[in-house]
Amino acid sequence: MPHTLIPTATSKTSETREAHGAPGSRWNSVRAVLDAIPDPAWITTRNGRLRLANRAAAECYGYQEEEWRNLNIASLIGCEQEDFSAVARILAEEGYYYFEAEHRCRDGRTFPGEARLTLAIVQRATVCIVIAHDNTLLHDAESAFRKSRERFKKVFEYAATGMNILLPEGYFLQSNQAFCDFVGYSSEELRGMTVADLTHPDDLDKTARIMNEIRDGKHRHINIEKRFLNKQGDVVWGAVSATWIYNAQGRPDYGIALVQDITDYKKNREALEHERWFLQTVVDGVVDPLIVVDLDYRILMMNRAAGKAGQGTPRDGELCYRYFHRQEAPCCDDYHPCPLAEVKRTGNPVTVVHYQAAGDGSQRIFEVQASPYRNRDGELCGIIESSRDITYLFEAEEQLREKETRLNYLVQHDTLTSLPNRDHFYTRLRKTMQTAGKTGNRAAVLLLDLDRFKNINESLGHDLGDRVLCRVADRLRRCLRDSDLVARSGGDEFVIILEEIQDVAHIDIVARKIHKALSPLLEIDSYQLCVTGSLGISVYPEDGADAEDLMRAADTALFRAKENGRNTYQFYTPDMNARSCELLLLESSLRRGIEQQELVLHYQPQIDLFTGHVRGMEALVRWNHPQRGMIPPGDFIPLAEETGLIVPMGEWVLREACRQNRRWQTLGFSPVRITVNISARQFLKGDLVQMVADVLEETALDPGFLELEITESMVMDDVETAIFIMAQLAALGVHLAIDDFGTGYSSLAHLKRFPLTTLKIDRAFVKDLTVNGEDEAIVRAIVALAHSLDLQVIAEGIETEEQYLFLKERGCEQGQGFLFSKPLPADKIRTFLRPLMVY
Ligand SMILES: Nc1nc2c(ncn2[C@@H]2O[C@@H]3COP(=O)(O)O[C@H]4[C@@H](O)[C@H](n5cnc6c(=O)[nH]c(N)nc65)O[C@@H]4COP(=O)(O)O[C@H]3[C@H]2O)c(=O)[nH]1
Repeated sequence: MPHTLIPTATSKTSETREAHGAPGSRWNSVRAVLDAIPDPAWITTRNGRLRLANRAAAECYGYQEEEWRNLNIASLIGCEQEDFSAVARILAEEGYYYFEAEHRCRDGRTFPGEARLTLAIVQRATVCIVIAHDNTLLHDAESAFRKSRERFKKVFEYAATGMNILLPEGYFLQSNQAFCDFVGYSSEELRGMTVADLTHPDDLDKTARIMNEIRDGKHRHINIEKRFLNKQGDVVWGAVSATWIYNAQGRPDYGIALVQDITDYKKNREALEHERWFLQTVVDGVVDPLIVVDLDYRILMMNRAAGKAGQGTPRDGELCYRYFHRQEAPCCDDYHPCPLAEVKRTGNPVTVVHYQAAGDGSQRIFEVQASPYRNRDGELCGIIESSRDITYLFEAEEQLREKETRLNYLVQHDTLTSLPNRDHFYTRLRKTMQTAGKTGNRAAVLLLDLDRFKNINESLGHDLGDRVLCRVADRLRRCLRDSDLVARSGGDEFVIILEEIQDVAHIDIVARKIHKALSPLLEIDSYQLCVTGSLGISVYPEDGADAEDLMRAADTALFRAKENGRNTYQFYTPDMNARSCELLLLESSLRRGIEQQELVLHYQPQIDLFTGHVRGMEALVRWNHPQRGMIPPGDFIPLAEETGLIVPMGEWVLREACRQNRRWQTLGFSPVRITVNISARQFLKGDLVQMVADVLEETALDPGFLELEITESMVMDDVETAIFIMAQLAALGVHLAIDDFGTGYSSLAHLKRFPLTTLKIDRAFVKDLTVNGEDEAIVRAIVALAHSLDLQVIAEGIETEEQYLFLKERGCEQGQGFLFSKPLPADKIRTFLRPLMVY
């Protein structure tokens, strides 16, 4: 680029002189200097007319060399001509002027520029040196800076987050509106305050420590959540994020602290935490383990009990099967059905049972209940699962089952013999009959009653009686097949069911087998006992359509078997039924008769055959039946014996007879002995002696005026027991007579041991006494025997004079019979008590 030299014009004015003072050769050195200046530079006259321009000016403003000379500097540097006059004046006074304006180029382009104008004397001429500078870059930078500042200011000012500039000592240098709003102080007020002034007392220590550490250069950045106290004294929470700017010495210069108002967030979080705490407390309060599991088996929540049941502290996202069962896969077998899978399958709450081995090796059983856990849209997200150890329930159930089984056994079995009991028997009998009904086969019921078992019980004691029953039960069990049922139906009664009988002869065989099994002597303690039994047999379907009918038939047959002389068996036949009915009716009516006091006593005098005096009265019971009239004892005594009614009835007879005798005595009649019949059942009943003693005491009758009649067979059945009882009765002072003597088989040896006073000759011998030589011989023998044993003899059934005389002649001291009197009611028999009759 060639040097630009402005051609000068010669002028006579001072200015022209000055300008003229810059001829080409003289100015060459000046021009060289100007060109060395990187900025545009000119030499002008004091009025601004251009004389010399450097290369930079030509490049910057775009003028050609010849164009400069017509230009005034004012038009280039943005200074109007008139203004430049003012500039020229200042220049003249000051010698220097600085000027910034819009510079204009030849092509009309403008740019911000500056111009430094300096008056100088060059080549003895006063000139103005103008150096311009393009400030475009500076202007741009300044403008950018200004804008950025502006923006920052706005950001600072309008930011929703609180912003502060802090000094390391904690003073607020500058705070934005958001922070002012947060703490309630104006930025002016804050300027004199420190961080500590705004900090909640509980957070003061922590804040002070952090500020110290910042000052010590330990933290450039901090992020904390803390409580502030606002101007109103309320607690507000702020999340503080501060960055510290360090100075050249490496010390914190100032800090920029952003404070986010998290009061609401904190409150929400606190509420949420409280809610969570509440929820956790509630679930922890559940004693059973409770967990929430998502669809991937991850545990979302659990209570304390579940924590105890699992393996230590669960990790985040812990899998339920791993935590609770130490498995690597979800539960799936019958011992561990998967509740989640079940809920997924059914979509409903489910209950499954888990079997688990406990630490001690025992097996525990858990009931697991799982409900679907759904989101707000109702989609399944997992399950809520609770489990309960129900081992104890199973154990209790097991125990209950065992108890029930035991109870069922007890309910169905006889405690003494362990044989099935009556209820069990009936249940089985009904089943048997049903089966027999279907198959067309027969079934049989065998009712076994032990003969005279009562004697054993009452004479040898109940303990021994029980042992006999057990041994009999054993024998029966052993002699019967497993398919047959043998039960104890009560007392000394056993009952046997035979099933599926194709041939009735088979029943016969079994009945014999039973008798055979019972026949060997039973050895118990020192006793050898002969136990026999009578069997009544009924057959299905012939003898009864239902169990009760069949039993009734067997019972009837048993009765007949006993009547037939015991130790035998009897099949039921239909004709037995009529008699059974009759007996049944009689029994209930007799029972009622005893209650209604329909029994009466008649008395028959017993006469001293030698003196004719009444020596005694025999009390004979009658039943004054409201419809049937006076019923003789022969028609109801056997039934009373069989049903046991004889016991209360006999007691009544004894009491009434004693009372009557005592009444006669108190009425002044000469005392006589009263004879009362004692039945076999009464005799063997354990309390006979006590009962007699009580009645005597009650009626105040002297025992010497009471005679008890027992039959020959009663004492001969069990001699030892009889002697024992008789001895006790005799000890009371009561007389004892053997009734119907001669009909049984009394041995002399036994008779000698009985504490008797009287033998009574049976009516049957008296009847034909005078015509039958055999009877005569018997009577004679009885009288002789009695006398040899020092016993009195009385003959009954004396109807004729011949009989009376005959007996008297044969030495029989006493007698009774129709010849003297029939049995009469008490009021009528009194006549016998007055004058003594002599024949
Ligand atoms: N043909 C005839 N009979 C005569 C004559 N003299 C008396 N008799 C009857 O002979 C029976 C005598 O009583 P028993 O041999 O002890 O025989 C009694 C006795 O074994 C029993 N009995 C009566 N009352 C009672 C009682 O209170 N308790 C008990 N256990 N048995 C009684 O009933 C049986 C029958 O009693 P009864 O019918 O009262 O019959 C009485 C009586 O009426 C006579 O000259 N000719």
